[in-house]
Amino acid sequence: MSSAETNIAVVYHSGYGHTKRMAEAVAQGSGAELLAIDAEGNLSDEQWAVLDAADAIIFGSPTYMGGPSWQFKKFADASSRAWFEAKWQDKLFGGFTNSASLNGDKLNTLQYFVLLTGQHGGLWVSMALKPANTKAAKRDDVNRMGSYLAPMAQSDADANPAEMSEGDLETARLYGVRIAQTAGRFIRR
Ligand SMILES: Cc1cc2nc3c(=O)[nH]c(=O)nc-3n(C[C@H](O)[C@H](O)[C@H](O)COP(=O)(O)O)c2cc1C
Repeated sequence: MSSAETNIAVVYHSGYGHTKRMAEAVAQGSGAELLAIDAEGNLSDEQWAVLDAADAIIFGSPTYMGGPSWQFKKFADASSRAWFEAKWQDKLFGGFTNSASLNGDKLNTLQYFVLLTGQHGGLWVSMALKPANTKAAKRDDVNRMGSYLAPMAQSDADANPAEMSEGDLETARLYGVRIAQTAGRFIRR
């Protein structure tokens, strides 16, 4: 439960803890409940119920081989149960991803999240943060990855989660704030 007015859920998979840090930053900004997809690609019945009751759902996955992890895709396929009954229609949606390379085909993962949103009849929330792309830009700047759809993080392949860019994590936190603010404007009880 994010606040008295809106329920926001972050549902994510993270194989090695980097995407988990992004999920925590998004939750910090949005007040969302964190739902971790397990190593087998599963959620509990209680976690599915949280998603069904949410006003906004935020998807998170590392980019593996140019797309979401198989665990996230298993979750997405299982969301067909909600699709059959249009349970997620008209909810707000967002997402985020993390990978080792600067590009690393992260955009494909975010675009998959947008498609999944469309399949459920949901409304995607973009990022609305200007890119840090001048000569003065630094690793810890907000939106150094220059994404518009949603947050991207870049974590060096030999770095542990504690070494992630603070700018990437702040980008994720600010996106969480935006989703909470958007939910406050769009969700009417
Ligand atoms: C199976 C696999 C595939 C990967 N594919 C990509 C990729 O396509 N692009 C990329 O930049 N990094 C790729 N990586 C690196 C991960 O995205 C990176 O290590 C990321 O920080 C892992 O996030 P996690 O700790 O949340 O699992 C891959 C890693 C694995 C294990």
